[in-house]
Amino acid sequence: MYRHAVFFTCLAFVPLTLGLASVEGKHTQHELVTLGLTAMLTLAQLTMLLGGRTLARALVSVALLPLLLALASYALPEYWIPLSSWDAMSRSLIDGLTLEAWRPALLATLGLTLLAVLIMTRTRSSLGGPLLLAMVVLLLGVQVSLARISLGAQLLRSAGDIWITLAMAALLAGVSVTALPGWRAHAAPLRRALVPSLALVFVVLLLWHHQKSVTERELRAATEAEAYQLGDRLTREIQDHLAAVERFANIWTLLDTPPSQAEWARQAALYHRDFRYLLNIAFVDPDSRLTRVYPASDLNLQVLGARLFDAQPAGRQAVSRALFEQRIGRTDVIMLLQGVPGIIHYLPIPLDERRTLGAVAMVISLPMLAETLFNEVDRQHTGLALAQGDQVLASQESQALPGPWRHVVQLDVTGAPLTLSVQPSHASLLQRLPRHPVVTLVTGLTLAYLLYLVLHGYTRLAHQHRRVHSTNTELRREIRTRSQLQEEVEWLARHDELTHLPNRRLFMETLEANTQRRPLSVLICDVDHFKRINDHQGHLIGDRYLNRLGRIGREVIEPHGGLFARYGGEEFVACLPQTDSTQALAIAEALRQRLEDAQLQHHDGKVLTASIGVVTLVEGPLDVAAIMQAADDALYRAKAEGRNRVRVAPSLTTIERA
Ligand SMILES: Nc1nc2c(ncn2[C@@H]2O[C@H](COP(=O)(O)OP(=O)(O)OP(=O)(O)O)[C@@H](O)[C@H]2O)c(=O)[nH]1
Repeated sequence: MYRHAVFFTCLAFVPLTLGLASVEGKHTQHELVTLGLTAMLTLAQLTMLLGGRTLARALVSVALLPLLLALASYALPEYWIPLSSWDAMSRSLIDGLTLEAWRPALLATLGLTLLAVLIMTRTRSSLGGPLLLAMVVLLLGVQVSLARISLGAQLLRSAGDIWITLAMAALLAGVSVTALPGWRAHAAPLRRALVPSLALVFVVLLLWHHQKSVTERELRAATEAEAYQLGDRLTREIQDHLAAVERFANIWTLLDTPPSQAEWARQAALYHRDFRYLLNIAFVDPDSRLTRVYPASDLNLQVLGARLFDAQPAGRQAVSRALFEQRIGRTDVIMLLQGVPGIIHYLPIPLDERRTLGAVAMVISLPMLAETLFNEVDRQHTGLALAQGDQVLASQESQALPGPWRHVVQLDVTGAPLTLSVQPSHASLLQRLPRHPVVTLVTGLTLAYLLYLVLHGYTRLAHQHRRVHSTNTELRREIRTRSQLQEEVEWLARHDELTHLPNRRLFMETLEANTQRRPLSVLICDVDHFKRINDHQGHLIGDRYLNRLGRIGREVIEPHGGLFARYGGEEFVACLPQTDSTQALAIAEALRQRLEDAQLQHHDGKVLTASIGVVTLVEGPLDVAAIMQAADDALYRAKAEGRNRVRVAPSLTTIERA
């Protein structure tokens, strides 16, 4: 497993090297930075695998710094920290480099940040390892699919270079190979935390993609509308000007003679000053000779006196139209006499229906028109190009990185098919791009991570709780069993298992407990010829008879406040406190009789009987051995005198008498 991890991690250096070799061109610093950061994380993982945790953490921390800065620049709103401030900060830190130039693509930034955290936390599942891994995989997937769709149309670079994606994938494989066996051991609880968090990540990615598309579309539409507005305004202005020059031409119809230079200059000045793109307003006589021109700049004065039919063949048709057909004539884009491209409108000044006094020439210089347009927009951030068909007449590149969109609008320079292409710079568009899709993405992924931590913590707690609970139950059961056993042991220590009567021990304890209660009588009862029962009817019957005797004994003795116990074998004893010998004798007789009445039979039909010895201690200290010996003696006598009888111990009756 370890060798696999090292292999995959080292494999990441292959796409990294290939990526480095393929980087070329102007705006590639961000690719270099991304490759560098990926290489740093790869090194960190390798160092971590080789046991150098401190060095690995240091490498990850160094990589995290630019990643977090990039992430903040993506997510923080423009009004809070404007792009220009980020740029200024970046320039001061990295030798004049703008933010956009070095900042890795959004998804690459996010993926690398998550990878860094994954390496830093050593893929521990309690710190979100499985989710971090799954999120990086998803981000890589989105990165690949976005790269396939189209990168050019994206304002915000979402996806990274394919080499970076491959390097990240190899690094990810290295990380997961070490972590997967550990995670598999806790698959069920991990799944419980992972599935809802991943579902949230999915929703967040979908939401982000939707918001991103909508905001970029809106921004694109807004900049497009601005471009159209610019074109419209200029078109309207040119048309207004043409209308004004028509009025200007009408003034001269009142004259019979061509206007003087002074008069021409005075009137033309009123029209010319508002329209900067007009090269001049000139008077053309019926022979197409330029006789008056305003403004009287050196350039214009050079062409004064030129005969247009000869000097400007490209405009001959337009000027003839005005001079001979008394209709407005317009040239295509032609090279003007002043040496610049332009368009000329000729407006006739009729004398009567057939004759013309001349024509007014309104000369639009295209460089000046372009200059007017270029003045309308921020030259720093917008690239402009004025074109006729495919031919670019004038252009101005923005100084910043151009944006991905170019809007082409038609300029109606009174019929001339000019187009104006407007291309806002990348930075100016970014300034206006709403940040909420990125905020959604970053916040959503953070929330998913927190959700995982909460669910994982909860699952672990629940698991521990269940274990504690089951241990408790087991413990309680064990305690119950043990206390039952204890009770049983205690009971068995003082009772006879067969008859459930108190045994000799309990009998002795009871006897000793009655030291003060006098008179105290003791009975010893022994079954007669019990051996025969066992021999002829078996031990089972013997046991049953002993049991029966036990029950009879209790029924007889206990109502007198006494204790009936099994002394051993087929011998039973009774202790009767506060019972004198007469009462004891009567009780013993009753016991004997009850047994006889029970009709427990021997194999030959004879009734089972018992002999009983009785002793009563009237007063004096209790000598257990003596009293038991006396009772035993009495029993012996009962046996000796023919069995099935009660005999009272003589010695203790003597004490009673005394
Ligand atoms: N079935 C059964 N027999 C027992 C138990 N305890 C003792 N015995 C039997 O009781 C018999 C006692 O026999 P002995 O001491 O010879 O006395 P006996 O046969 O009763 O004759 P006497 O006492 O002289 O009348 C023995 O055979 C024991 O095996 C018991 O718990 N169950």
